Formats: sequence, structure tokens, C-alpha cells
Amino acid sequence: MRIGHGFDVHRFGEGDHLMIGGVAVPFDHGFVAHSDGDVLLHAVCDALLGACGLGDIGRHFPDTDPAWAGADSRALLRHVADLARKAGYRVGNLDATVLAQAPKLAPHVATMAGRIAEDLGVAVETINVKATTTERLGFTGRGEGIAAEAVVLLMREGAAQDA
Ligand SMILES: Nc1ccn([C@@H]2O[C@H](COP(=O)(O)O)[C@@H](O)[C@H]2O)c(=O)n1
Ligand SMILES: C[C@@]1(CO)OP(=O)(O)OP(=O)(O)OC[C@H]1O
Repeated sequence: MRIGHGFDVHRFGEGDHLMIGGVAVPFDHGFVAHSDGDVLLHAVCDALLGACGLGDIGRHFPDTDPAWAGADSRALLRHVADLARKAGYRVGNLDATVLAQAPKLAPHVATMAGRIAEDLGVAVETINVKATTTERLGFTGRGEGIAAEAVVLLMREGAAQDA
């Protein structure tokens, strides 16, 4: 078994929606980013890469490379899932938290979990997505941006589910 942790932050800029967990959430700002700025999927990518010992998202998709300008982070996640499979691992479970003062994310977390499950090729029960405010404290609490954390457990392909 291998454990991985991912963390990402994106600040707000102009726009009318936020991409979070592969879902376009209507909002009065967008994210400033090289890609679509999907802070949750970036944290998930980093958790998977970390568990495999494969570095981080910036190593695989440099933000200086025009190939990733405006990239759909679901495509990045599918690529990372493929790397994990090729390294001989499958996802045991994944748990993620989005730190956002606003918008309200509870109505979207089930859809986010479904999209992540689809991209990882696992059952939706394997994925848990939740949200918290930071009680108006810090940069998320001041509404300057959003952070996300993810923890993943990878199993050796062929190992029992609860091993
Ligand atoms: N952006 C957010 C933040 C939180 N929620 C939901 O509200 C619950 C309470 O949040 P606290 O920060 O007061 O713990 C939290 O458990 C989420 O269900 C949300 O939907 N969107
Ligand atoms: C995803 C990548 C690549 O487009 O860029 P951003 O969208 O800026 O995201 P970030 O989490 O800052 O870094 C990873 C990047 O390399």
C-alpha cells in the first residue's frame, strides 16, 4: 500500500464560474491559472503522483508549456491515473476537502466525486469529496481564493480490496 497527499491553491480573478472537481460552479469570479484552474483535481493529481513517487503536477504538466494553457484538468487527471496504473497501482480510496468560504459546494460534491471516479476508473464509493469554510480566517476566509487537499491510498494491483 502507498499513501499520497496533495494540496493546491488558486486565487480568484475575473470570470463567472469556478472549475472544481470537474464541475463548473457558477460564481462571481473565476480562477487565475494556466489551465482551467481546477484546484481539487490538481490536489488529486498530486496525491496520486505522490503515492507513486512520481513527483508533482508541475513536473508532468509545466505551467510554462503552452500545451497546457486552458487545459481541461480532467484530461490531466486521466493521464495521471494512467501513470498510476502503469506503475502497478489501483486506488483503494481517496478523500478530499475543498476549503472555500464561498460558493456553497455541498450541492455539487456528489457530482464531483462521480467525475473523479469516472476519470480514475473506480466505483464512486471509492471517492469522498467534502467542503469546509475556514470561518472567515485566512486567504480562503477573506474570499481571495480556494484551497484543496486530497489523500489517496493506492493498492498493488491484485491485492485484496481491504488488505
Ligand atoms: N464552501 C463550502 C463550505 C462548506 N460547506 C458545507 O457547510 C458545512 C459547514 O461548513 P463549516 O466550514 O462551518 O464547517 C460543511 O460541512 C459543508 O457541508 C459547503 O457546502 N460549501
Ligand atoms: C496545471 C498546471 C499546468 O497547466 O498549471 P495551473 O493551472 O496554473 O495549476 P497549478 O496547480 O498552479 O500548477 C500545475 C500546473 O503545472
